[in-house]
Amino acid sequence: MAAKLFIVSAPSGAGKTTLVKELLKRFPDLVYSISHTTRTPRQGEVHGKDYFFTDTAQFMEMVESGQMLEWAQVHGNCYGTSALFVQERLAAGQSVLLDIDVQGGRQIMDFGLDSVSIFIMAPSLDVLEQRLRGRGTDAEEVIRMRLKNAKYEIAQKSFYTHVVVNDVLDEAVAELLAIVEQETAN
Ligand SMILES: Nc1ncnc2c1ncn2[C@@H]1O[C@H](COP(=O)(O)OP(=O)(O)OP(=O)(O)O)[C@@H](O)[C@H]1O
Ligand SMILES: Nc1nc2c(ncn2[C@@H]2O[C@H](COP(=O)(O)O)[C@@H](O)[C@H]2O)c(=O)[nH]1
Repeated sequence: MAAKLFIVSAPSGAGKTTLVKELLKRFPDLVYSISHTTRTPRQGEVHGKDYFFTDTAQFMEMVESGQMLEWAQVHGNCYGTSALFVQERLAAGQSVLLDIDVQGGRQIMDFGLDSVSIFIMAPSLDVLEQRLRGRGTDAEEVIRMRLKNAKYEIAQKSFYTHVVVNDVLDEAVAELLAIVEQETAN
């Protein structure tokens, strides 16, 4: 099996986290890269499992000392991927999944790193809004900012190798799994 670096991006609320969790259950050999973020934890989020929650000074120290493979400011907070974590897993022959925004995705593509990129879409902007509101985790101004940013993010989808529309959850999971199985098979 070939070790691959997967980039999964989506506008906020498209269902990327939900899909990735289901994918990891079905393809446990895939290693999820836990990002660092300056965002405050949502209810139920666990440090070291969902994210490494950090303050801005610690985050910028990691950036300035070259520890981030990529990083970006997203919806008003900083998010970044540990270079060491990704390099060690790939060197050990494991495939790694990065759940990152389009700016980080473009950085990795622009470095020329070999990767498979997947963009997740909601069926429409109305459904995206319903999902963000239905999740009930974000304040009104946060939802508005995420919906505003969604238009720019969706405009970046042509840079991605695969586009998956997350309408019926089971079908989208199956599509994602098929991509990962096919890409790691050779
Ligand atoms: N196919 C689907 N049909 C209906 N609801 C869905 C579907 N996929 C996800 N959801 C719901 O939509 C909401 C947003 O999903 P999720 O949190 O996975 O989005 P996300 O893309 O990871 O967002 P963010 O980037 O903000 O973390 C959740 O309440 C989730 O349960
Ligand atoms: N460029 C990066 N983007 C990241 C990283 N980890 C997560 N993200 C993206 O941020 C937004 C918002 O996430 P949320 O958990 O606050 O809803 C989403 O698009 C994530 O994919 C990262 O390391 N680098």
